[in-house]
Amino acid sequence: MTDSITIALSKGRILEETLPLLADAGIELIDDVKKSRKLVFPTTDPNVRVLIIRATDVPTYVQYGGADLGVTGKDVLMEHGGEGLYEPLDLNISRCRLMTAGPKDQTPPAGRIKVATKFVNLARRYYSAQGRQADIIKLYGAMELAPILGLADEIVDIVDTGNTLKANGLEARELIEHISSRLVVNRASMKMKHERINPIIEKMSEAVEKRRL
Ligand SMILES: Nc1ncnc2c1ncn2[C@@H]1O[C@H](COP(=O)(O)OP(=O)(O)OP(=O)(O)O)[C@@H](O)[C@H]1O
Ligand SMILES: O=P(O)(O)OC[C@H]1O[C@H](OP(=O)(O)OP(=O)(O)O)[C@H](O)[C@@H]1O
Repeated sequence: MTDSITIALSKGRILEETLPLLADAGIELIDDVKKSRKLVFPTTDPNVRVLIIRATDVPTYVQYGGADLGVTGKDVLMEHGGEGLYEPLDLNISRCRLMTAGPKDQTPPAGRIKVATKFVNLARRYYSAQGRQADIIKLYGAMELAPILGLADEIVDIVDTGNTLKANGLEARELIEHISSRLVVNRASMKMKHERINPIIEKMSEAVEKRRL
């Protein structure tokens, strides 16, 4: 019997860059994702289906076996903690940086600092590793507003061109991590379905290498 495989993909910017890599691995979505309200998609491989969900939900679906494989950002994986997941491949897509940032030309306070972010676990670990005391404030978006309105001294967020920070009177301070999207695999699936999963990892890895050249 052939094992069927479920792959959880992040909707939004990661999806557009992931689909060509999957296509190189012989897996193409049959429906047009942009026109459909469906969440589960059949593919050209009758034994592979694809879920299209929020980037932040991908590690959870893969951890609990709702999906065997997933693609999401390293930032999301760091926030999740990576429990129950293998991370065999850096896809080298959706590259950006995870940084601290604050009001331009202002130094952060010497003592306890207020930090607004959606990455609360990651931020807690980062400030604690630096020996700095931080009150972490959870936001779900528009982190850049928090220092402007006095909610926080600093934010932890994604930076790419730096335009969003600049447009809001902020500047990047410290680099926490270089970010790209990763392929993750459920630990049990990796053992039980390795004959199906290994070739997918290998072909996607070749597709990533081809694009590096
Ligand atoms: N400006 C950017 N440039 C490049 N990559 C980015 C940028 N912003 C985010 N990313 C990467 O893409 C991932 C998904 O970002 P996207 O904006 O599509 O979703 P989101 O709105 O952050 O996620 P969710 O829908 O779960 O809240 C991020 O986790 C990060 O790894
Ligand atoms: O340095 P830049 O090139 O300006 O990119 C950084 C911005 O990109 C992301 O937001 P996104 O555009 O994904 O919007 P979102 O926060 O609503 O997801 C991130 O949250 C920053 O706000």
